[in-house]
Amino acid sequence: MDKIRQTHIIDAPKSYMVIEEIFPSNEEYLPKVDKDEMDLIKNNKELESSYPIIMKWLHNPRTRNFIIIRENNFTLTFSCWRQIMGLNHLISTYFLTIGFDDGKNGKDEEIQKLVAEKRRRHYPCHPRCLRHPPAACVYFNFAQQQPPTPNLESTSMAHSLNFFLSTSTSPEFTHSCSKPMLQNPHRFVSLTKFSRKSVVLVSASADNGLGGLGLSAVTADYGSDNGSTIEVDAVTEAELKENGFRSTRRTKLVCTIGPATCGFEQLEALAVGGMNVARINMCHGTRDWHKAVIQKVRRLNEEKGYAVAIMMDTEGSEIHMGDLGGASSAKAEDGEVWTFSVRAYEALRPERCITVNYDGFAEDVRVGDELLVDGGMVRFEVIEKIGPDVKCLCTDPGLLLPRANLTFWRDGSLVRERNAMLPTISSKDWLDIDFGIAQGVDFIAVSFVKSAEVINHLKSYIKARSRDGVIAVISKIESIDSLKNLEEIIQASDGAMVARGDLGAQIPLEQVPLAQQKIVEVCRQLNKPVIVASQLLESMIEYPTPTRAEVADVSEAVRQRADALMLSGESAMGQFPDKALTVLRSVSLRIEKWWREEKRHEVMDLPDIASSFSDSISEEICNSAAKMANNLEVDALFVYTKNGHMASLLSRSRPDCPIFAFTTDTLVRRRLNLQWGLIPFRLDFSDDMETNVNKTFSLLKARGMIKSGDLVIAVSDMLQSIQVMNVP
Ligand SMILES: Nc1ncnc2c1ncn2[C@@H]1O[C@H](COP(=O)(O)OP(=O)(O)O)[C@@H](O)[C@H]1O
Ligand SMILES: C=C(OP(=O)(O)O)C(=O)O
Repeated sequence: MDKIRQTHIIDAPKSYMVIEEIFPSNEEYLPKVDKDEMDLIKNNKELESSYPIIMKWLHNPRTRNFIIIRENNFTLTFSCWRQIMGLNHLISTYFLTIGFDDGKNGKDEEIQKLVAEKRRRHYPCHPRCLRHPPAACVYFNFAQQQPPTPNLESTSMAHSLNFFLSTSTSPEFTHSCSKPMLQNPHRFVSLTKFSRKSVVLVSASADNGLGGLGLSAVTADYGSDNGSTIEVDAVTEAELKENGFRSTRRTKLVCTIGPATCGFEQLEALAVGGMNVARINMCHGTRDWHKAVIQKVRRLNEEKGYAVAIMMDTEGSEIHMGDLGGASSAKAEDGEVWTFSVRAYEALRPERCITVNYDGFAEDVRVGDELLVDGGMVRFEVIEKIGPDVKCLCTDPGLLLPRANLTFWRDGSLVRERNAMLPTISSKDWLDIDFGIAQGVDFIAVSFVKSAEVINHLKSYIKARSRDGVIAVISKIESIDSLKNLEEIIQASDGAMVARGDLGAQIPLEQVPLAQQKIVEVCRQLNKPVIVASQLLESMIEYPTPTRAEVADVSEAVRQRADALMLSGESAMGQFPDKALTVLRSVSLRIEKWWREEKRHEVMDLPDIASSFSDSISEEICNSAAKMANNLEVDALFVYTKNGHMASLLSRSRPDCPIFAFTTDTLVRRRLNLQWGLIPFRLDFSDDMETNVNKTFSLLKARGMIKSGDLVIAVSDMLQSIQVMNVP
């Protein structure tokens, strides 16, 4: 398959610019620039008149690079790696910097110094560049009039990162932190006028020691499918075909599987309705029951092409009631006396008697304490203790559900005595975790996490035992302790759940929304997926339509841009699981659409989270790719990801367009299914991005999921590259 490459300049600014080119010492990479040409450029007032010369340089067959310059206040700084398409001898470290200079304040020299400093600081670290240190620096000054002047910090930042893309709107424009330009949407605006017809490839690399960003124009004959396949679920495929990229839902949906939904057809109905993750709660049912559900979900995935992930939720050390002898609920009336007992009843339990799973219960409570079922759905007052039995008077009547959560309160405060010392992961939980590992579940959600320590411990346990060590650990934030240690817990985990049910039993209800907001924010900042759970559509357990307040609650979670929403009883034992899922789906779609139509942009500052230079480059690439996607109004972001990291970084930026995440690994595909905006595909691909992109285009086109003219940006974690292109 022969690729035709062209190099061209897309747009002509009326601009006065400094173009700075630095080449490796290897002469063969230097375009031939003679003095006359240089003089001609320097003397030209309008950059357009210099284009023929720039074009000539860029037509150097070894260069094939491409400059986009827009508006007279647009600064674009980047490094072009000549071999951007996957060849590993990336010694062609030609890079090009375009910056501004007002031509009169003597910045030239200072910039030259910074360039030299950069070389000194960065190139020696690059094994390949050690062999080919850049030696030549050609500096052209187009600036003779009054363009904006970037300060030297920004220039220096650009140089040190090899990655810099901005528009400057103000002559006073100053920067002191490391990468402000990419974070300010206003400075990026002029890129939105970027021609949609153009095809631009941008690539950067850090793993190979060549951190940088290059732009190159390519028109390509993408050829035909090489015979391999792409796996995506039928629902996404149909959505893409019928409604296009914009219609895909970004917020993911988790359904708790229970008696109402454990059959194959019921599970399939949920998958068709948009279930991304099936949650099994080890608090209920037997391991055999859960195993059967897991097997059905796996079958569904295999036979129907879904990527429904399995989340196993541990019971944890919460204090809860036992089941109700098979009854689905029991009504406690005002003034009735009920017995809460730690006895294990062999035979029939007496009437109005509830078992409690915590042995220390009768010792911990005192007469006068208040006993809350499910955070206050039903209230009792402790009136008498008789050995293992605690007699309680019902003060707030309501429905008792099997295994409902119990908390006890004294003088208005939650009692946290021996009950607070219970281990986060009980011995039963460890057995369940072994079961989960053996079954190859995708996520383990840990109940009542108190500290990061337990998560670290669990993660090493999983790593040592699971075949591929990739079960993601989700911390349920549902206690005062978990709120206290929120950041360290989330940092240690692979994601979090705002478990509002139990959380609302530990903190005043009016604080739950704020806690939710905070947890969602922290997760986003630390790049961990977050699930908002419990009582989203509680009334739909019994009724076919939600309350207005429930719809508003769902909307709020979508507006907060949580990764996922979760159904509990609504799907586990409710009468309308499919309808509840439909409500989540349609509210999510509507709010997401509103967000885009209103052109709302995040105000959230996303802090640097990378722990290495290579990770920083990935982060920069993803942040910029997402911004570019918004500004260029592209149709989709494509990410080629082996372990999912770059896909999640893109998701973290919550771009306007959907993110197609291509991965070779089925497990990664399922795991990505929990994250906001990601549409995970399984696809075999190589390290050669050009081949990957071509292959994806032809496969997706053949399936009718994309069409000629769609504009996409592709990034990759193998080469840490970005490409912007129209589907041919
Ligand atoms: N595997 C199961 N078997 C029976 N009932 C279940 C199962 N999973 C969930 N349920 C029912 O659905 C309700 C809501 O599920 P969930 O939110 O996971 O539980 P809980 O809030 O009780 O911890 C449960 O209280 C229980 O009645
Ligand atoms: C999701 C929750 O946990 P569980 O269903 O295990 O009580 C919750 O408490 O909100």
